[in-house]
Amino acid sequence: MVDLILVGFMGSGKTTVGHLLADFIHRPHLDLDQMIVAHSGQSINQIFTEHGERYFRELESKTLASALSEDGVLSTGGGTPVSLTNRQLLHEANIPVVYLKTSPEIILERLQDDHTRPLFRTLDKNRLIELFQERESYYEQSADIQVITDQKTPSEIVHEIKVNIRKMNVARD
Ligand SMILES: Nc1ncnc2c1ncn2[C@@H]1O[C@H](COP(=O)(O)OP(=O)(O)O)[C@@H](O)[C@H]1O
Ligand SMILES: O=C(O)C1=C[C@@H](OP(=O)(O)O)[C@@H](O)[C@H](O)C1
Ligand SMILES: [Mg+2]
Repeated sequence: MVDLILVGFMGSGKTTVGHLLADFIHRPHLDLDQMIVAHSGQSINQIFTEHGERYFRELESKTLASALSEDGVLSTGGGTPVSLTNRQLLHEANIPVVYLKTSPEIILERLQDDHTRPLFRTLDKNRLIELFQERESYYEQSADIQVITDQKTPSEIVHEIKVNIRKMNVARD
């Protein structure tokens, strides 16, 4: 079963932190985008260009449903919790969900030279802030824990997640 799920906006560090955390706790790392690429044989850019965003979202939902029964730490894509179906899947899985919260200014810095995120390339700063605000409540609704990532290294974030999960488990006992 999946141990932990990471959600957050593009560039919040879900892939980076998920990989590091999985290594740290000796579990596999599952990255939804990487699973979609592996299954489809196409890059995220190719899927968006050749089939459109709606088709990508269908693949994303199907891949999420199957990923939840695999073992490891699951990094979602930035758009995953936007769909109600996906939020229900996350909720019903009953697995701790961590929201990596990153401010739009930092996201712009981190992704300024990135060309692998088709949606990001279409956004100017104002539209990025709007999309961030549109999506923020979905991340918040889906998550049990929030970790602010601005000015923190991936290792510091992994440490903070571990401390929070431990507190959550103590509170449950
Ligand atoms: N805490 C961090 N501090 C600085 N750079 C980071 C941090 N987390 C991720 N990055 C960088 O930001 C970019 C996007 O990270 P990534 O893990 O792919 O984000 P996501 O999967 O949430 O879109 C990468 O270049 C990564 O190295
Ligand atoms: O926010 C989004 O809608 C998307 C985020 C991407 O994942 P990351 O959040 O890992 O960049 C990827 O799923 C796709 O480009 C769409
Ligand atoms: Mg990612």
